[in-house]
Amino acid sequence: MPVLLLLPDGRRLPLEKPVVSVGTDAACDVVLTAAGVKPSHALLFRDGHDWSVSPASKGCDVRVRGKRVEVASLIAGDTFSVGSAVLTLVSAEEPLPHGKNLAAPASSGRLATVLADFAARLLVQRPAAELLEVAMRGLTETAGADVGFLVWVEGERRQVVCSTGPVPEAAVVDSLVDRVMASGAPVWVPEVAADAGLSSAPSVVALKLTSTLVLPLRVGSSLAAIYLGRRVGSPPFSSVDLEEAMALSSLAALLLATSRELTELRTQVDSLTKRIEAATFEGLIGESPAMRQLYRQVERLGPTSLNVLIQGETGTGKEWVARALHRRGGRRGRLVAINCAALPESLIERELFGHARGAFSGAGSDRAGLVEAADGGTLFLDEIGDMPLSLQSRLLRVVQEREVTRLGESRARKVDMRIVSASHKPLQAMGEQGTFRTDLLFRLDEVRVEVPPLRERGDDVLLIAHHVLSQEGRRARGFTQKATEALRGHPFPGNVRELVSRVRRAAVLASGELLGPEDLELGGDSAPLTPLDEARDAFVQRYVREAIARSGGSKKDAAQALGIGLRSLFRYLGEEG
Ligand SMILES: Nc1ncnc2c1ncn2[C@@H]1O[C@H](COP(=O)(O)OP(=O)(O)OP(=O)(O)O)[C@@H](O)[C@H]1O
Repeated sequence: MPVLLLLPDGRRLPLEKPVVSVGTDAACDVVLTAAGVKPSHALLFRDGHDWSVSPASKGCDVRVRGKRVEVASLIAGDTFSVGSAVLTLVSAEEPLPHGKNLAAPASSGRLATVLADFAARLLVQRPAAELLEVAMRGLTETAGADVGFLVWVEGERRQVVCSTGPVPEAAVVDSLVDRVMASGAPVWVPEVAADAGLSSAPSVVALKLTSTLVLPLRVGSSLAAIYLGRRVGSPPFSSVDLEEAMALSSLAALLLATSRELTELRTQVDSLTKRIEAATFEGLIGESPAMRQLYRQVERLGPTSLNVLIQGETGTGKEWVARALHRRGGRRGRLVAINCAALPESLIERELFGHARGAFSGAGSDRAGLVEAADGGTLFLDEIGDMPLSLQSRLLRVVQEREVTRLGESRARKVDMRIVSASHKPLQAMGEQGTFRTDLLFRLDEVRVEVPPLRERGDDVLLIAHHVLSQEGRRARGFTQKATEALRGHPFPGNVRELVSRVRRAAVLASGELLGPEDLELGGDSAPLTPLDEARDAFVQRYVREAIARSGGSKKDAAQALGIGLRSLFRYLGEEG
């Protein structure tokens, strides 16, 4: 395809030789005097039907689409820079403009001002439709066009999405638009009258045009055409107009692509927000079968007075389950919680059972303990597995007799409460080993609730991650595809607590709108490779856990679905059968 080279001073040079040299030296084919241009700076060469550009020697700065290149192919419409000079390759299929009608050459200062103004106008607009409207108006004004419209193409369908005035149907199905859509390159017709074929083009006739510029606008994988036209009384479009309009349409395309990404992100966030709403139960988030089963259990057990033992790995949300049980219980009293692992033995005793004045040094007054405070409500004993044996017998009395005696008193006080306890420790085994009282366990464990580890909850990890991110209210509002995959694949030994802190930390430290795996400190290419055996075991374990989750928590059904025995399933899980 014959092409022309547009120079910053408005000159248009046909590229006729197979190799064209560019530089400040008078011996070059294209002599350029601009900052940063060397005597022999760049070479343009024909490769079959295509053109490529490369630096003439090492150290010569040649950029295409802003990126420094060693060699890059060009198509009509491409802009590239040689030092500080910006050049454009355009199709020479259109008739050459008549020099007398050319507008004044563009100065880089004017282009910079136009670009800055245009960008400023676009940046305040967010929704894509408004952005297009503003882009079209800005382009039409800047190019001094009498007519401006944008044709959006989707398959066979063409639609004028914004225009500066009425656009007849004939203009939309026009051959000029066809040409831009087919080549992706701009079409510049300085003087319509000079081309018999074009002067009868439907758009030219319908809009009474004397000069046209039709530019491609790429947004993602979509291509649209920007149609600019001038009528009698206006000068023909010049190469400078073409150069400026191309720069503006590239900028508009970039902003549109960003706006589109943001819209997609917003849609993703909206749909996740709806999913999160539907998947929230008493502050717990999750829609996996394992969590749904847990919700049903809490709903059923809440209104009863049975003592509940909550078991689950650390950070799975046992405390939240206890609170949910209390709220669903409708008891008049409050939930009183004590963490048995956080306090030394003497303090737990005082805290739980209260004391009389003078019971120990520093006991200046009578004080009710947490057991009394929970009267009429729920007593939540977190980390019950860490309660010292000596206190377990005192607790047994409370649980069994429903009465409490303050330290330093002999009078027992009646209490009425429900006891919910939680532990990540194997209380049954501890009972057998004598480190936990089996009679107490028997009383506390009237009914058991198992909170599943996060790795058995499928996509709940994504819902919780999004929820935490939205609560942080920072710039980051979503996750990249890679981050989503990393979240899905991570085993989360610290469960929901680990997930929450990873997302919070990333939200505070990251600067973009989307968090990547590196922000979450998950995997990444720099992570060392795991030995094959370990990787295989981890995969098998994850797969088995997923099968259990998909079987609604039933290990038996999961074993059946996987075609293995129950004993093998336990072995793969690393548990005793
Ligand atoms: N399903 C859930 N949805 C949203 N957040 C959750 C969920 N489960 C737990 N969390 C959050 O995870 C964190 C840990 O929860 P929690 O303290 O209840 O875990 P735990 O099992 O009691 O831990 P530990 O055994 O260490 O005491 C909390 O910040 C809680 O808000």
